Amino acid sequence: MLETTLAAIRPPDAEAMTAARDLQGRLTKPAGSLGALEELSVRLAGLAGACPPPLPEPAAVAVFAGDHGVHAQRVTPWPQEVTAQMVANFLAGGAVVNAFARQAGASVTVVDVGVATPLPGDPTAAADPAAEGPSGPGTPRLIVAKVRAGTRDLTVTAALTRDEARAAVETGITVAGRLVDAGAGILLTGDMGIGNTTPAAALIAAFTGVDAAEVTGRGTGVDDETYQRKIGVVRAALRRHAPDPADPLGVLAAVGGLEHAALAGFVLGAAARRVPVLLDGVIAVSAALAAAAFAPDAVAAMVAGHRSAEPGAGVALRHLGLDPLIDLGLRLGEGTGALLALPVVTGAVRVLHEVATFDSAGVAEK
Ligand SMILES: O=C(O)c1ccc[n+]([C@@H]2O[C@H](COP(=O)([O-])O)[C@@H](O)[C@H]2O)c1
Ligand SMILES: Cc1cc2nc[nH]c2cc1C
Repeated sequence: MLETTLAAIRPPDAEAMTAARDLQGRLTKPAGSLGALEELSVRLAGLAGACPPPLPEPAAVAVFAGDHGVHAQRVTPWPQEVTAQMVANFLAGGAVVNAFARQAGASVTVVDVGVATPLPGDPTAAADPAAEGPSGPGTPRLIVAKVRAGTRDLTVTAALTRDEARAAVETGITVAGRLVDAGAGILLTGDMGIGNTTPAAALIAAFTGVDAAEVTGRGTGVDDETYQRKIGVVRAALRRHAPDPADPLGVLAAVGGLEHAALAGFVLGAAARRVPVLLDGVIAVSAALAAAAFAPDAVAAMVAGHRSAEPGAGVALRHLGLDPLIDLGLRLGEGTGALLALPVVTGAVRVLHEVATFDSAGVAEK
């Protein structure tokens, strides 16, 4: 399934992009006055192969959750159980992602690809793995697709086998396909995983070649001693596994995480269906680097929602050639930054649908 998805990813439609650029020049506003929104509208026209492209509605956020063997190296101050507890919080509608999703009118789908501890109250009993598509904005849905109960410690051995990494990537592709089949016009990435900024930093270093110290951040907020240890852990993992950036499945297996691999698949699934995917923070952009290594044309489907405060996020976005829409110092994850950026994306497209041209409105040109 990964191979057929990669084969379906094609370059953007140049004709639709030219039409969008031309239309932008005829709308009743000074040329260029909508700044980055203009080029964004052109990119989305190219992705859809239509001018104007469809409004990116309804929006669906998928929060991929997993745990990390590297937690044993004390790279985060939070207990591992918080991953499962936050999944329960997402399902109860009590997390920031839920508040922002309700505001944006987006559905929330939580995907357990590798949570290590049982979910409190066993919501899996209520989960319907056969359920199709997103729920409404108010009622999050759980998909249980646990590849394994957390990764292995990447300082000791590969985090995942290639088969496990592939299974997680294919879960992400499947979830993207289901959400698009159910009508989603844009997909948003979300993640939850105590310790997951450590594999995110390792992935970014592996794919960009930038030094561990420049891509490793403080995650949920670690003290100086933990931060130095975390840089050492990322550096040791890269030295031990020497991941080859031309082999994205191998990189994800060696130093990634189950949610990172699933997110890479989610991005590929969106690109194959020619639906935009709005990237959240550092975990999402580390996964996006893997997606781009699988299929360089997948970048055409990516919109960078925001620049996470994690230093690796800026490094990854530069490597992808993406400018983030907002930069608010966010470092929460869950999909929160992507949700805040959603109205900007919708606005960029709405302009092409609704704004009059100089000709039609009888407004004189300069
Ligand atoms: O999205 C981001 O850029 C981001 C930056 C820092 C932390 N996080 C979230 O915090 C958790 C990982 O932090 P840590 O310190 O445990 O590695 C995980 O659940 C992420 O969703 C997310
Ligand atoms: C409370 C909490 C909420 C989160 N949401 C995403 N990552 C998180 C990490 C913690 C610790």
